[in-house]
Amino acid sequence: LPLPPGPQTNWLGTVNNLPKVRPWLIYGGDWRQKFGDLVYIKVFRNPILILNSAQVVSDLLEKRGGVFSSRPSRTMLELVGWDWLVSMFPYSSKLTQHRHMIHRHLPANESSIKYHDLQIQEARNLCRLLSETPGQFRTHIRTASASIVLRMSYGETVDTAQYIPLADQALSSLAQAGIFGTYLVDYLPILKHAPPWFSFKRKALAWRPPVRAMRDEPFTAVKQHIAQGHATHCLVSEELERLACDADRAENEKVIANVASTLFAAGADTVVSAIAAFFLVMALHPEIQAKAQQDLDDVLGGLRLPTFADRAQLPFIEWIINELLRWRPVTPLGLPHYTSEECSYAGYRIPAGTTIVANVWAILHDPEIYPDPDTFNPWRYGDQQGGRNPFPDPAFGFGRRFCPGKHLALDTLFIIIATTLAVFTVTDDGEKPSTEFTPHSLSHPLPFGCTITKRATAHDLIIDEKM
Ligand code: HEM
Repeated sequence: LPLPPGPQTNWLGTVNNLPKVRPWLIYGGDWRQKFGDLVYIKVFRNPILILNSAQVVSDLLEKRGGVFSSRPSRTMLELVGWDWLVSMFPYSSKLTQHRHMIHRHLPANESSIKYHDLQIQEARNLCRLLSETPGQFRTHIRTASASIVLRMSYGETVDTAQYIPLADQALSSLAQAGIFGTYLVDYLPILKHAPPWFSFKRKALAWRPPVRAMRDEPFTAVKQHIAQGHATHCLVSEELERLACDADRAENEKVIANVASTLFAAGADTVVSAIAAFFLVMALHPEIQAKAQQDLDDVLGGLRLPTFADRAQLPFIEWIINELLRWRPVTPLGLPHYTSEECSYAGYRIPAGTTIVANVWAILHDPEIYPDPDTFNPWRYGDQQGGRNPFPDPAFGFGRRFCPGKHLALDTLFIIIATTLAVFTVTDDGEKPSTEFTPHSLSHPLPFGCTITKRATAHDLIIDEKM
């Protein structure tokens, strides 16, 4: 069988004019028109298959999960020490073991009620910070989403103000070394045995300490607190208790440390992007904000702050969240999958060892499914006839690698957005901010300013209200 169609490869084994900036637009635009929903390319001889429609993604990543659920190996990231990151694991029993642990704390199909109090506290704390220093809203958003995942994993052991800079330092190496193609060693893994004075090796060694510390320091701190008898309940303490008389204790402790730190790496910055997008959209669309605030006032009477019990009566807030995730997906190309064996589809051969890139952006901007896709329109979810405007699930990935943090993320977004809009109004700074997002694999709104003013109905009493 032939390989799927795609642009020509040059003598380096790479396609000519490989789009570097926001490639999802070219993949889902020009290339989709020319080659269709399956586009096969090579980058330094590495086969990559781009999937441009919901149908092929469902046929391959969902229905053939046994073949399409691995991850490409990233030698540079391994050298830097990111081998503990669960989202990088190939499909294996090790992955299953880690995902089982994650699902014990984050059930796959429902919201985790046990974190609701924590999420409410952090949403209210965010409002307190916003009322003190509204200009620093981006820092405050980061503190709120980081605190939720950190407290979930490590209880009250970790000082967010200390941990965030350490994690930022570590995660910057993930962003830099994570771009496939930056380091030759990704194409020629044999180079990992090169002597330490090679420039990529020196870089990897320099990056290593914060990457290790990000995983090990908070985990060790919880263990010490347990030994001293003053640990607070959290994922790590609960899992350590389960291990009490386990023969493979050392190995299993590693699994706990890996899971806890992966939840921070995967669950903080992603939520930051969606919350920053929320502030941007409020500054751009006063009519959407006014409708959401009217709904909140109808339910809360301007007398109290929202809780999760109010959620069923606030469908418009849910629609805003859906639209945030669809309009500017946090990861426009998801995370790459990888085929573990050869297979065929639609008359084409897909070789074993092909990196699979699902074009989440194209799927969520398909005008057949989401009419007028570039317009931010929460009302679209009120019209779901003929299969149009479904919940934008592709924003959370596919098949056996589907994001296990989906419900935690949706809960955090709900309570932060509802609480913020009950207390504040967001307006532009006199000039409409840009709707452009960064061109990275984890995309954020470009820096923008906005004015955050306390609403007349929200006096200090309300913000300081205890739960
Ligand atoms: C708006 C917020 C979020 C978005 C848009 C998002 C999106 C994604 C996407 C696209 C993937 C890759 C799925 C695939 O390979 O097909 C993923 C994986 C993952 N996410 Fe999320 N995520 C979010 C929040 C979270 C949160 C809050 C957590 C946990 C605290 C989390 C934990 C994970 C983990 C552990 C993986 C790796 C799964 C694996 O490789 O098997 N995510 N997420």
